[in-house]
Amino acid sequence: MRVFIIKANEAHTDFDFSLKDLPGTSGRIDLICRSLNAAFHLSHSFRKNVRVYVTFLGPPDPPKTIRFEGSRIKPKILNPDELSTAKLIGKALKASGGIRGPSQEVEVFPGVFVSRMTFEDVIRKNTRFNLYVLEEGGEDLFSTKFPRDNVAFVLGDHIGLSREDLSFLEGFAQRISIGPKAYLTSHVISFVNIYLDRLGIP
Ligand SMILES: C[S@@+](CC[C@H](N)C(=O)[O-])C[C@H]1O[C@@H](n2cnc3c(N)ncnc32)[C@H](O)[C@@H]1O
Repeated sequence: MRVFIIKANEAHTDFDFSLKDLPGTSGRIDLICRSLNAAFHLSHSFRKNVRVYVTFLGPPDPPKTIRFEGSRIKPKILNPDELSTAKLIGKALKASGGIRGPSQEVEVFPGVFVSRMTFEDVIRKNTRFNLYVLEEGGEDLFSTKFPRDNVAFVLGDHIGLSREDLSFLEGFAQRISIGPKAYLTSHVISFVNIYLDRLGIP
């Protein structure tokens, strides 16, 4: 099982954005769509061993977290095309109206769960996994000894993880880097997925 946890600092928390201008109106939900694509899609196949958490922290009603569960998602509802994924996210955010406490999670589509979890809640929920923070300047991924299973990776969006996030994560996770530059979140996920494939880690 591979887990990716993404902190979406400005991503909107209701379906109040335009599908015609996702980058300009949604707080960069386009980036989240590309990241989901990188996490789940293979050529003519779907990664059922992947789980993705995205915590949406933008207006009008933060926080909201969507969990995408590869083992339950019908590949037909999560297409490689960004617009249909953005629509799915929008509908999931809309369906979260009645949810109150962070422990309540509602399955709005098969394998798509919405809750009020904060980024910190998501991290705490995943401490039984081997947690890694993907961050430029971390230890070299190629020198990291990964366990055979249950790895979870934390990533930022276009803004990145704050100093406070990194110090919160310090006690739970090892900071690792895939290379010397700041790469796009979706590219980092693709890189990690392919690297784990090469290592034979499920
Ligand atoms: C576009 S980058 C964030 C850039 C942001 N301006 C910053 O300085 O943090 C998006 C995310 O991809 C991941 N990332 C980018 N470059 C990386 C690298 N060289 N190694 C590991 N993760 C990286 C980090 O999780 C980062 O928060």
